[in-house]
Amino acid sequence: MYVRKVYTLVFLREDSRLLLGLKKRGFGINKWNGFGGKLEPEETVIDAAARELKEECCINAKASDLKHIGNLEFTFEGESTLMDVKVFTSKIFNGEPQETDEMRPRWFNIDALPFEEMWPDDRIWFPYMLNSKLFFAQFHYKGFDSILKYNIVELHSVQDLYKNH
Ligand SMILES: Nc1ncnc2c1[nH]c(=O)n2[C@H]1C[C@H](O)[C@@H](COP(=O)(O)OP(=O)(O)OP(=O)(O)O)O1
Repeated sequence: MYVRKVYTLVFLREDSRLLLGLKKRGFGINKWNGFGGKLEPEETVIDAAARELKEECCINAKASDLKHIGNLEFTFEGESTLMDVKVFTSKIFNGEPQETDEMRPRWFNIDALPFEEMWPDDRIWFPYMLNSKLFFAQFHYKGFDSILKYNIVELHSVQDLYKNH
């Protein structure tokens, strides 16, 4: 039995570019990723997604402009935590990305994403996100670098994102 912890993860898209941030501290340090984190008490997932985006790179996006595109579940050999990551994308936002204590933002062309410096699972599910396909994926890791097994499926409606568990 796993203890589920919910996280948010937001990616902003502008034409053929994707905004990533280099994590400067904590879990995932020195990896490029989207912007997100844990929920605060009583906070909804969508509000947490907008808040983390603002806190980590100073961009404002309305919760209603964030599109829920996928769910990721991460488990780790020998550990009881299940990380339940809700992935959002948006093309509608305000402001210029700015470096914060947590993240150094940078726009990347989607044909030149820095996968060598990202989580290993990203190569597997990014194609779904970049092609606007809804998805559900599960990854079982040994440590933080080695994927022992995974499963990924395309979903066909937003409602399916809420049927996984
Ligand atoms: N394997 C993998 N692939 C893609 N994205 C992620 C992972 N593991 C992850 O944790 N993530 C994402 C999920 C979250 O968006 C962040 C991790 O959040 P974290 O920085 O721990 O949460 P915060 O609430 O911001 O943390 P503190 O502010 O308390 O440091 O990475």
